[in-house]
Amino acid sequence: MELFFRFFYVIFIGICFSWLLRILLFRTGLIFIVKKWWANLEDCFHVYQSFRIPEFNETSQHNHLYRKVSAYLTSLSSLEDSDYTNLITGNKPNDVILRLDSNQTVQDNFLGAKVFWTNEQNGSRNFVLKIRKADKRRILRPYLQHIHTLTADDNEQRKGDLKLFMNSKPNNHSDTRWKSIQFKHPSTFDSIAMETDLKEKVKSDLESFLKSKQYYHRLGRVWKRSYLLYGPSGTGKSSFVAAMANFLSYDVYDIDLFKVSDDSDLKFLLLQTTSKSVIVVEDLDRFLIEKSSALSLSALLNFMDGILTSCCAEERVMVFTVNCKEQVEPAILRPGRIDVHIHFPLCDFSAFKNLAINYLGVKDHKLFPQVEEIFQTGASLSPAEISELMIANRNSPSRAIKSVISALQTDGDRRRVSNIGRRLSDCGSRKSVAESIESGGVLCSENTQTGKEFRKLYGFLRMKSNKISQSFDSSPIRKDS
Ligand SMILES: Nc1ncnc2c1ncn2[C@@H]1O[C@H](COP(=O)(O)OP(=O)(O)OP(=O)(O)O)[C@@H](O)[C@H]1O
Ligand SMILES: [Mg+2]
Repeated sequence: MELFFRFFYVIFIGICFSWLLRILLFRTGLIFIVKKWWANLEDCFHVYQSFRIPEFNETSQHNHLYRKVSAYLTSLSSLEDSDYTNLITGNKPNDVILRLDSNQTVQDNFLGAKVFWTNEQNGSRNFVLKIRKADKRRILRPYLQHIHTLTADDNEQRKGDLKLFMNSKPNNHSDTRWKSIQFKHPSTFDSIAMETDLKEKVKSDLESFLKSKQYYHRLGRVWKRSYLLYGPSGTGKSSFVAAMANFLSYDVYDIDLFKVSDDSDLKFLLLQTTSKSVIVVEDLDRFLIEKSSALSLSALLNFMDGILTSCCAEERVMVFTVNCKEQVEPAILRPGRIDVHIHFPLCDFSAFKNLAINYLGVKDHKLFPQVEEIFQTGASLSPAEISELMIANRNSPSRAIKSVISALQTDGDRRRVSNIGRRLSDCGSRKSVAESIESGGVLCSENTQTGKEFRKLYGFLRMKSNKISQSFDSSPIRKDS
């Protein structure tokens, strides 16, 4: 009997002990500590080989594999088990993305083999892949292929993941000159009020550019296309650049030339751009006039020609915006350097109607004839000014149109007197679309409605603008060319 009780007593103690052990292991971190020890012990019996994937290659260009690995690691479920992980919002409102923190390691399994990735950040950024030597021959190539396939440069995938890069001032402590943020500009070709013809021509030009790799190479030309967007302030140039990037699903590199220290710095920046990108130089005319950096015109021309080509100008679209085309050195605008010129005029009646559809949802209105009449007198405002009035009065289309009418009557008149020079010296003249897109083609033609008195003034202002360009010609930029 006593033996029987002893037996039950031992079983009871055993159950209690294992229950306590279970609680101890699972409710505390002990189980993880044991697992870690076991893994470390296992590691002692294996030889590993490491592969470093740096963000930039030896010529300071982006290493595409780095970007792919970064995207691949984000998709790993084992990331949740890493000791330290960053949580970042994704493209959709409720998306949360996990990102491996610096100097942390995550494990992955491929074809029955364990591999380890470390996000190494000591001044430069690298991913380090650790594979057992015994598995290396069997899995390394298929594993890298697997990463390539999963992160294929598919347009749809890029769309949600576009980046806007901005250059910073040179800094000895960092080899990255571009700071990036997610590019989420909502602008599309549909949202921009512009003659339909012109819009379609630009779209088909971009589409044919995308398909022309072989064609360009056969001609011995760099596969790039350059656009000049010119017109007064607030006419949609920057919005158009964003629409182009969204249309192409390309990243945007917005170069601030004022932050470029010298010629080699510009080369370095170009080297660090990736293919499938739109490289934008905004307000080039302002830079050429103020020119406060040591950047020479020849460096700028080389940059536009893509002289560093094959490696860093392929599959790029370059866009330059200016308010006043006439203040830009003709060498910059010559065909080949700039392939397509697109004029952004102040609003005319048809652009106004476009804006009314987009901003007010109104296709026709009893006040339209009155608006048309005022436009015919030569009054005009920029699309930015008109769109602001429409946004402010979006609940009442009649009120919005009336406010546009009164702005056209008052502000427009005032501007016509004070700014007429700027507009007529091609810094804002109203033009309509004409010709086709050809190399070096200008996507507009002169509006024949221009009045006699305007022409008189134009002659006067041409004299004035010649004076401006003379003083520009004698600037130091010229010497460098
Ligand atoms: N053609 C247009 N169609 C629709 N909206 C426009 C148009 N032009 C300008 N806008 C609106 O006006 C605002 C300013 O436009 P944007 O910045 O693109 O002008 P910009 O030509 O780049 O001016 P700036 O020369 O001063 O840089 C934007 O919010 C844009 O939505
Ligand atoms: Mg702009």
